[in-house]
Amino acid sequence: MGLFDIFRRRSKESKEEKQPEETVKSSEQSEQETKLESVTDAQTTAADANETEAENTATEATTDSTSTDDQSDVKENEEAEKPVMNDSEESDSSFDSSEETNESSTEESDNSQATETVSEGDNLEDVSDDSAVEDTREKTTTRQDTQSETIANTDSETITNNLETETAASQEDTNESEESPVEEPTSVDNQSTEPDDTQKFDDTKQPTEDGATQYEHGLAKSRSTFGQRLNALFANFRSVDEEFFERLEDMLIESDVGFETAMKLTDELRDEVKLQNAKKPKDVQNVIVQKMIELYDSEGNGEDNTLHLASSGPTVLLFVGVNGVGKTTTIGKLAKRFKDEGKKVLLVAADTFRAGAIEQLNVWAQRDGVDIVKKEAGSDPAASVFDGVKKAKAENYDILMVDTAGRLQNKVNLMNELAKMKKILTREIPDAPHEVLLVLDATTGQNAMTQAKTFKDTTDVTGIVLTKLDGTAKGGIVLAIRNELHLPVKLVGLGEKVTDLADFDANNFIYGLFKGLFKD
Ligand SMILES: Nc1nc2c(ncn2[C@@H]2O[C@H](COP(=O)(O)OP(=O)(O)OP(=O)(O)O)[C@@H](O)[C@H]2O)c(=O)[nH]1
Repeated sequence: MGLFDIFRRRSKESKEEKQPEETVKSSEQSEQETKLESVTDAQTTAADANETEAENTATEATTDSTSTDDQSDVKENEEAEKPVMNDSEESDSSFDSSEETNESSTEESDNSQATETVSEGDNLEDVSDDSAVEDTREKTTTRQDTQSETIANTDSETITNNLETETAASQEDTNESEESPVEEPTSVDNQSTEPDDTQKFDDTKQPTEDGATQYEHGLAKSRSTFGQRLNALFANFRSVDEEFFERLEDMLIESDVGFETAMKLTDELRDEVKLQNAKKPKDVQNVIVQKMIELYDSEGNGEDNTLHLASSGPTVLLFVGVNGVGKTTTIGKLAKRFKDEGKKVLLVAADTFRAGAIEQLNVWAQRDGVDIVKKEAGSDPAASVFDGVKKAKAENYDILMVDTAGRLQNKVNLMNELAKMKKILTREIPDAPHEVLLVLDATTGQNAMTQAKTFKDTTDVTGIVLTKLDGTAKGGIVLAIRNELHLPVKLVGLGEKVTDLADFDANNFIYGLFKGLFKD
């Protein structure tokens, strides 16, 4: 049975079972129906403009929210459900607006925070628009060349040389340099004690939704926007002509399915509409929904969306991604899930570039009641990883999750840093890390795609965590990730609460995205 058949069966079942409730719940659908009848050309144009504006504002707000105090105001009401590190975000933003120079990067192996000096513009994390990304990438490329040269000429203590010139003969030296951090003061907090009451989750507020309902809620914004756009489209066009398909193509691109997918889908729809001789808006709409579902189905064929866990010993999950995308929150949510499954969980705060990041992970560890390995800000992240993996092995942890820094100051540094962490992990646990999960913020659309390409070039990403799907109208980004990146989406963030993280499930995703849009 294909995804489309499953979708139809589910839609029917849900209608039959929950008829009264559905009537109340799907106000958005009736709103869409009303729009279908009443939207005039002018209204549609205005609605589109408002919508775009609202989306832009939302995207901007999301981008800004990770580094401004406004975030704390917006989220005050959610204190009981998730940790918010307002104080630290402030310090983060001031730090992130600056960058390390090439000189400082070559001195990283000294683990000396004090050697870092700053200059503008060579990281991607503060990028909030495509042009900025392009600009930054250009700079990054230039810097990368310079960086490679500089690093190549630096003494044997540099990270690059450690990684590239390491031979069996120098293994001992390298071990020494990597193990030396152990002597640094390390705080390994066993959080067996209960965290204070103010930091406890309010479990009564956690939803008891099954997977489908969770997706249905999380994707409400994407669904309703797509539905509204479809309705507006049908209100504007009395006949299904070439202009209709062009507008449909624009609409799909606006939904972030990716340019190629939008073209492909529209081409297929042209043929299908002819084939089925669909003329009435209702029939055409069904063909559109059906085609989209089929596309999700076929693109996902053979995709391994599962999280790979070690068959024995600790499973190591490494989280990468730029600042503010939701790495720490995802780790916090996942830690709770693993803990509830009876697993022994250890977190490693390897984002040592800012104190706020360490503290934020610490708060999650306390709330989840799991352990954490953390060092002071500015220390070598690899040292925290080393302590973490040693501890995980020695004390039989099931899961080790590593929160890395989101700084993408330049590819060489990032690559070296991640490579160093991976080498330390592999030395202790040969098949670690079991997953390198790239966290992407769905609300940033094409920026997320750009970041993904950079990370993919830099390290062996094994899967994507797509966060903040609840905050975007562009759920189509899942298709773009599949088509353009060929990476499986493994987890999705559907809200800010601890339970708002789901394994990616194509059935549930499609149901959440298109429910109510198929007309009987
Ligand atoms: N609505 C929504 N918000 C989310 C989701 N995941 C994370 N967030 C929010 O996104 C913001 C940033 O999340 P963080 O976990 O701090 O992001 P990060 O990647 O660790 O950022 P740094 O620590 O700065 O590197 C926080 O306010 C989170 O509550 C999600 O799935 N939905």
